[in-house]
Amino acid sequence: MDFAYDARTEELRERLLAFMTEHVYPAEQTAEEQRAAQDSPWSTVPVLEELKAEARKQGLWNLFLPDEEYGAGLSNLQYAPLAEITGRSPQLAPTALNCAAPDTGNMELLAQFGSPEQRARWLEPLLAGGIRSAFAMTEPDVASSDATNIGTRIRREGDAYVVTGRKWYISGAMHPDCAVFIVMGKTDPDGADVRRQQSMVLVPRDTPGVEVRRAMSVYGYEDHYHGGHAEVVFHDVRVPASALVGEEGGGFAIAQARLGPGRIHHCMRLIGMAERAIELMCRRALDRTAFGAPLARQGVVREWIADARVQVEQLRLLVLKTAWLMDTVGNRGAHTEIQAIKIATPRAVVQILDDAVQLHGAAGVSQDYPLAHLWASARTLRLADGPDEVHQRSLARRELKRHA
Ligand SMILES: Cc1cc2nc3c(=O)[nH]c(=O)nc-3n(C[C@H](O)[C@H](O)[C@H](O)COP(=O)(O)OP(=O)(O)OC[C@H]3O[C@@H](n4cnc5c(N)ncnc54)[C@H](O)[C@@H]3O)c2cc1C
Repeated sequence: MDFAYDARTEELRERLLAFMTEHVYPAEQTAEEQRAAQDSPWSTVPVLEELKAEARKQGLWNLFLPDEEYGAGLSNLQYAPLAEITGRSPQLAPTALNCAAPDTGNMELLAQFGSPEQRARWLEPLLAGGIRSAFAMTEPDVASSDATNIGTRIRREGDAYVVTGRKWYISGAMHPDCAVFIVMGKTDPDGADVRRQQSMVLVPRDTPGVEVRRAMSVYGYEDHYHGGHAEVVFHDVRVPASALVGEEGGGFAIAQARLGPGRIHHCMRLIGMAERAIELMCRRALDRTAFGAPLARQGVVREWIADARVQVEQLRLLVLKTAWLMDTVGNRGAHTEIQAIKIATPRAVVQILDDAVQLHGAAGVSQDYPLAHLWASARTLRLADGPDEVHQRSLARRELKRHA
């Protein structure tokens, strides 16, 4: 077993680390100031557009996309360590590199399942970073972690589909550049096979009947840089039949395929967040003195730091193994590991961030440090892309089968 990154990954890591130091970290404060000075919190901040231009110039662009024709052609194993680095500044870095969710999953989906016409209209501008997109599956009225519950209807009427339903927590939908929704709904609600009832259609945001109703908050944060998480209502929205992605009844399978690489990206970014938290913890522990000694001398502080390091090393190995399995035996072969990283990583990183907040005292929950916002983001990943319990259920079912 070789634990070293290959030469291409190493080279990209070095360039990306330099980009973070020279451009991204210094832009964090500027971005906040620019956003505060704007009329709408959803407007794009100029410094982020500058970061995008610089990343593109440096060839640090679309690194997530394994497709050689459209993306950088990196394997999951090669991209994973780069996603980790972007996680150190999750508000800016993923977008700066055109590697932010939900666009990454949507681009993968279009590259894999889109028709040539759909790819020309939506994938190409997404790859160029000119537009954003959203993926609309979750509904407030049903337990949406079970996709068979989805209530949105997609009815065929002549050469059109008519979409009717209400979605929420649709990431990116508040972004002024969000031009298209990939909407999951039922084309065959009474079909015998509950996994063939769903389909996906592409709905341009400016189609009559699309209502982006409100921004949902996440522990009070609205995630302005990422276009927030919106409630979106589709009032009998009519799109041409050519807006169907893949085939009728294929929505469930496409949704499954979309989530695999995204989970690696989320987990590696979480590990990047944890690394940043450890760095902040160590600096704070060395800098501050209480009751006659630096905090770094306190046993409990050392325990937090040591536990964090142990967790991060374990998690990184597990996520990299999962990425390697996805590259070598595919999503299905990596099923157990994909579930495992999605269960283990957010939980552990939430704890690390919580300890880091504690060590910082009031500063930890304040807007002057990134820790509170990082904590809120990490905590939501115990829900988003499927709650822990659903992954545990599915992993345990497979494990039990092996021994039945
Ligand atoms: C920040 C954020 C961003 C999101 N972005 C998007 C997006 O872009 N697009 C989108 O479509 N959705 C998005 N979501 C929604 C997310 O995917 C759903 O919240 C998630 O799938 C859970 O669905 P639900 O909220 O309907 O919870 P429910 O399905 O109602 O589940 C609630 C709880 O029930 C329990 N539960 C459910 N099933 C089981 C089970 N089998 N065994 C044991 N317990 C169970 C779990 O504890 C679970 O947390 C986002 C959510 C958040 C918080």
